[in-house]
Amino acid sequence: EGPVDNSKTVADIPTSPLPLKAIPGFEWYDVDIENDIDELYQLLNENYVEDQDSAFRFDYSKSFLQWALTCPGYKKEWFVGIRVISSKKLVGFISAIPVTLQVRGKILPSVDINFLCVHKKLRAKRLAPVFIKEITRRVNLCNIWQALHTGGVVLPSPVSVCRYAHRPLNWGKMFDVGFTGLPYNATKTQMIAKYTLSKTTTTPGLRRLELKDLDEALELLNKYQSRFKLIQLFNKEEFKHWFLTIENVIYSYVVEDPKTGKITDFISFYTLPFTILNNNNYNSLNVAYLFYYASDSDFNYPDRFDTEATKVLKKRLSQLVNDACIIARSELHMDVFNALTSQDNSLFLKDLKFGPGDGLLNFYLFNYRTFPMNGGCIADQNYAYDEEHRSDIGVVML
Ligand SMILES: Cc1c(C(=O)c2nccn2C)oc2cccc(OCCCNCc3cccnc3)c12
Repeated sequence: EGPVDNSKTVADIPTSPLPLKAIPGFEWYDVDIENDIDELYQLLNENYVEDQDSAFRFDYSKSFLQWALTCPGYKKEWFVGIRVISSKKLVGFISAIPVTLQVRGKILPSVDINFLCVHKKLRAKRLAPVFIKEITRRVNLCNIWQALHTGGVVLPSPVSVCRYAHRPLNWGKMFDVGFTGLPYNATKTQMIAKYTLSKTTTTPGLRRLELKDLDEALELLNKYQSRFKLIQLFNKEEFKHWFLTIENVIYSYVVEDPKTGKITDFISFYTLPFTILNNNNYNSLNVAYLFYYASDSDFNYPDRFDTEATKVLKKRLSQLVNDACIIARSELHMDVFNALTSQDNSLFLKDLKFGPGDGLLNFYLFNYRTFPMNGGCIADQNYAYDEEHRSDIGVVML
């Protein structure tokens, strides 16, 4: 395990951008997240990732993009665009943000690469490799040599593969927009009844994360995360940025034990709608994605796979995530709650009625060779949830 290429230093890295000779009439352009947010929003809204049937396209909002990109330590030169020289129209983008990863205990200053997007009219001009080379150059110039990326696309040797899972909150709308079908042995009424949730949460002491909770919640998260082999380490500033609630972007909750006043659990989810591309009744699907969570319920057991430890964690996480689904549905009017088979999710996905999706998310670590890690699903059992081994992946990407 370790870096693939450890030979380079900053002095070896070119100080000027690669020439765009492949496409005359275009220039590199550092996207200014403050002033160019409308253009960046429009580029992604019209040209970013769609599902394989081109029925849905991600609709990252402006406030989501500002949250996702301007984290503590972000660098303007890591927001790389390509635009038309004459019209100044933005036609491509890629981003890097600084993260501190820990891979099987080894601390790795890295970046998350995200939002690689080339305008539909410039596809097949081989711009993706040009963007990846350029962002790599700019990151290497800052003496960072590893990167984390996730995506549906298959590249050489993923660290791990996780499966998509979906918990319908508004089954009727998901059926109407064609995201889910009607099983042969059920009626629409039965399906709607199956996914109906109570209006109120059940965990005593569950409330929004507040400024006063930051130290305690961060300590709980870092302790819980230490069980995974691939994690992101958060300092207090980063924790505050990533988890303090921003309406229509990120929502975080803590469980304050009514008796002791201690924070015993933490859970967060982000909201990221899909544009529905070909439906007469709806133009947006409201989606909540499970983000980071933590629970101290199995801290007293030395082995997390101990039967008793597994039982108490399964019970606590099931209640916590079910409460998140209740909030997402009744307070935020989300249509579906998405999760991966990462973290300890395979403990609750089945019981909470998260159906397996037909998407897989590959995790890639660039310039770092590591043994493959459990992704919480069993590849040769059609990626069924792996309740026994769960996953080694503690990092959650947007
Ligand atoms: C995407 C996504 C979807 C869907 O495609 C989807 N849900 C409802 C309707 N649809 C079509 O379902 C998921 C379940 C868990 C995690 C997920 O994504 C995890 C984070 C994904 N990062 C964004 C990304 C970027 C590029 C390629 N793939 C994913 C997803």
